[in-house]
Amino acid sequence: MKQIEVVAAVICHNGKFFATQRGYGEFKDFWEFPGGKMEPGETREEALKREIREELDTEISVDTFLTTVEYPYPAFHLTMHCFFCSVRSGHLELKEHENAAWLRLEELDSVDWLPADVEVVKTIKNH
Ligand SMILES: Nc1nc2c([nH]c(=O)n2[C@H]2C[C@H](O)[C@@H](COP(=O)(O)OP(=O)(O)OP(=O)(O)O)O2)c(=O)[nH]1
Repeated sequence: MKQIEVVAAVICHNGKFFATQRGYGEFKDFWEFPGGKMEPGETREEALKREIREELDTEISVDTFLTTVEYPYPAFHLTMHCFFCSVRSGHLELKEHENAAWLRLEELDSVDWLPADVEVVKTIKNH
């Protein structure tokens, strides 16, 4: 089974969490935390900063580790490392996603998350 290792940013500000909606591909229209696949030789933090720069034209600080989720999709096994992050500079411009929202804790269940993210959302709520 193919394995992929992904990093994801749970960007927080004033009690809200930044969620993005996929604009293309197999999981189009599902919501996720921005991020992507790690490249060889990168640390998790480097990969996350690079992905957020590419996807949102924004510099983040990677603040604390939240959780690692393991999820068996039919076509691959996902390992996803999630971190609480904050914006250092930039305006979270959507370069690849079709939509985004700042969600309060009690609004986190209002969007259709990718299957692996349901576990991440539970962890945020219990944090
Ligand atoms: N970024 C991100 N990916 C997620 C989340 N939940 C989840 O199941 N995934 C899955 C969807 C994708 O199969 C994979 C991430 O790949 P990606 O397509 O975002 O990564 P990438 O930008 O490096 O890839 P690519 O399109 O250049 O191939 O992880 C999530 O919250 N954030």
